[in-house]
Amino acid sequence: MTTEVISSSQVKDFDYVIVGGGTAGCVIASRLSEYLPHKKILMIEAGPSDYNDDRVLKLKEWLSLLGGDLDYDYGTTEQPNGNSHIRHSRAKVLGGCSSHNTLISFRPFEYDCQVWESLGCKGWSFKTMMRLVDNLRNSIQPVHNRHRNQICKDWVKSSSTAMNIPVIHDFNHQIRETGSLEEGVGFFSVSYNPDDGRRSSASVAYIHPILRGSENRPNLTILTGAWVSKINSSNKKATGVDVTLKSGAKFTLTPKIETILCAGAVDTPRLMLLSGIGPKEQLNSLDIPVVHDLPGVGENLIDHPESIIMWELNTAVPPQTTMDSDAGIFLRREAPDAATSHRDPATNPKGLADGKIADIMMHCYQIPFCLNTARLGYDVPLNAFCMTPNIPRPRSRGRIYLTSSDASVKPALDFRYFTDPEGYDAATLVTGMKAARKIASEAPFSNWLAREVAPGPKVQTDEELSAYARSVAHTVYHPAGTTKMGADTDELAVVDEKLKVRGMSNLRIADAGVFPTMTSINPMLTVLAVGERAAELIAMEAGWKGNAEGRAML
Ligand SMILES: Cc1cc2nc3c(=O)[nH]c(=O)nc-3n(C[C@H](O)[C@H](O)[C@H](O)COP(=O)(O)OP(=O)(O)OC[C@H]3O[C@@H](n4cnc5c(N)ncnc54)[C@H](O)[C@@H]3O)c2cc1C
Repeated sequence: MTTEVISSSQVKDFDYVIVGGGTAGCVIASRLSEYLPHKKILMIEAGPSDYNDDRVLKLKEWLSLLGGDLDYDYGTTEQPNGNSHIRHSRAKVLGGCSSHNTLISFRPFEYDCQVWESLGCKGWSFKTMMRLVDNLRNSIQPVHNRHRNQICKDWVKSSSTAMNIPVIHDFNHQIRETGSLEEGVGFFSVSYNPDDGRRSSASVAYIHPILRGSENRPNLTILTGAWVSKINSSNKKATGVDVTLKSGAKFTLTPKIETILCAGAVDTPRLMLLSGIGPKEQLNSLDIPVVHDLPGVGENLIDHPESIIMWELNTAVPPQTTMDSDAGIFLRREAPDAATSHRDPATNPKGLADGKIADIMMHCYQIPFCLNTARLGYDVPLNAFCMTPNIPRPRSRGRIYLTSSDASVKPALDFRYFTDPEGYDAATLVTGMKAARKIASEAPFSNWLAREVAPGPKVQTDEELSAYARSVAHTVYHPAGTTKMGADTDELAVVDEKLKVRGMSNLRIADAGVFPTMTSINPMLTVLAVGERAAELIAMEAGWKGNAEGRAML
């Protein structure tokens, strides 16, 4: 069972305290309590439990969660080159964003792992990542036949013909076998139960078996509705956290071994900054006492920005679907190995070769996804189909920072979308928009379309397409990188390759914030793998020797 109460007699009871019962947090809580049955683990989640909560568990209802009471709903600062109106959903519920998202599931590319290793993340090889993903407990498979509707099937067929690319029947199989995806189109793999359409989120896969009693973990306590407001420390050693329960009661918890921050790429740096761990200039300017000057906290904010092109349909969309975005396409814009001539200390210091791996991705949406187009005056058709080109390896980087020492004030999220000097990010969207139009002119998909609604046929030149694409730009909801992992020599690295906060003891981070660079694909499986690896690293330090499957062969 989860609980909303603890008593003062428990404050020194736990060996490990996990802050945030989200995507990575649930994996760590489940695995640590399995690997270390004699250690006591506490996971603290700000939101409620998702157990038996169909609002959350029914995957198809994901859109209704955005902006609701289970969403932190962060804004963005003014984006001079992009869209300043983007809302960033972040889930406040057990399972975190995996209880909120579309559960599209991709293994990371080998190239992504090579870049991470080249940035000093020793031990994060493709081989290790594949082993970790192989061990995930989520139920992941390509969209089931019964959820494939005719418009999506026709879209896949027309994409293949128009772009002269293969149909891929299992994206993850291809990544596992070849290390990446080049050009191709197909139905996504999704973490869900095709029989009832319910999520296979981090909480469903890792925590629900414990909650329903099919796995016994007397050493795990899950505290929900509880907000962690401060990381305490003494002489650069983290001593625990301050927490406020749903009842308003406040406690200071002091774990015997360590604190693991899993509050996500926005809330982990927010909590660190409020606790005096971060760039000293920012802390001084807000009169927050500096506990540890760590310049990288909140820096390196990365995301997958996307744009949208929308058509009105001449008939209703057939009802079969997992969550209204069932298929996608991968394309290559740049010449083979173009990355070798783009040596960038932050994204590819060694100029590693990227071969012909995809550098444009598009989701399709079988609904009018018109949050941003409607604001600009485009109409909202009843029956619509959208393609949303995004940038797999974006070059613009932003930052998260506090504007007040008042903990209730949300941090500023400045993504600096489309600010990379070469204009790589904007150019990627333009190529994606043109590809989308090419696909739309190809039968059988073209037979479904009545007219292009946004941007509409008048928008034609690259300049016009770029201006439109950036003005309606949205997010694929993948913020990451704000407490990045990296080498000793990188002064912006916040954690080392064992996920330990630099210059402090007894404090680790395991969530999307540790990504040094963005994965080329949707990040959830990589975040789950970060959780698996964190659990192994922590348990091995406590004497765990791994298990029969060689899970901990590091
Ligand atoms: C709408 C949406 C759609 C997405 N779709 C996909 C997709 O289809 N495929 C994909 O790969 N990725 C997708 N993503 C991204 C993916 O879900 C995230 O990258 C990933 O889940 C992040 O995991 P995390 O562990 O870093 O953080 P989270 O899962 O966000 O976990 C953080 C947890 O910490 C808790 N918390 C925060 N602060 C505190 C505090 N101070 N005290 C206590 N608890 C706290 C939060 O309530 C939350 O539960 C999507 C995201 C969203 C929002």
